[in-house]
Amino acid sequence: MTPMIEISHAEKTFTMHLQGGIELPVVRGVSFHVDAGECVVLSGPSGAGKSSILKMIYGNYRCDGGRIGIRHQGAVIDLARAEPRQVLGVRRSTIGYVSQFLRAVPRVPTIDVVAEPLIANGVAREEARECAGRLLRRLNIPERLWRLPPSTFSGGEQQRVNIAHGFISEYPILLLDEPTASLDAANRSVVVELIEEKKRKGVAMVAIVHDDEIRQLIADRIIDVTAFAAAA
Ligand SMILES: Nc1ncnc2c1ncn2[C@@H]1O[C@H](COP(=O)(O)OP(=O)(O)OP(=O)(O)O)[C@@H](O)[C@H]1O
Repeated sequence: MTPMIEISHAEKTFTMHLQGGIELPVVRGVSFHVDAGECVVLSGPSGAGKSSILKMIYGNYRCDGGRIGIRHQGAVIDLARAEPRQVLGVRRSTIGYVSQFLRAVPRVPTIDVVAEPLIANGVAREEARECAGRLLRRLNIPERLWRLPPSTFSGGEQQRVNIAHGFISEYPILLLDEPTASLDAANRSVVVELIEEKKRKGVAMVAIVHDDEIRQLIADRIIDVTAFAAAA
């Protein structure tokens, strides 16, 4: 079976143009794969390059070398060399990114913020809202808040709205950047359950999680990114 993600010898160096072109090599020789239904957790100390690798897989950071093979609509596309238009196509239907922070359009009610990815994929508004409501309920967002925009919500509430928004879609690949960072124990368990459900549906996931307990619960494999340290 072709992996959903297959990375080989990917590397990234940041060039600081405003600091006289100083080069900051971050990672080199990044090689791993992720199968359908598997969650791979990236570990390593702060600054080791975990977020950079996630952003390379999402096409935010362009690789300076190597290959990032993504299974997309029945074919494999190399995101390290893809055109911006192809990267957008992959984001539309194949890769979802759940970051720690909610970036919602101002004044849109929470229920619509969460329902939006389904509506964008052609699901009828009412059905999408029902699905959004089920997720918000599971994530313990009180129903009285659903009609309000999430901009004034607490950090943990916003993160849960963000998780609902990220998990509602049917993407075959999900990238999770600290999805449980500011959640209490009950809501962390809900996120663990949501990840388990995605695995059963064959979704391939790459996650960054600092909490050891959560990491042990969700990881099928742990990859220590210090192995990919790029010496200056
Ligand atoms: N856009 C950027 N421009 C310049 N340097 C960057 C950029 N993004 C990341 N870096 C540098 O790359 C290194 C790795 O950062 P990265 O955020 O990937 O680490 P991390 O392992 O995710 O850390 P943390 O656990 O603290 O989030 C750091 O030294 C950081 O300063």
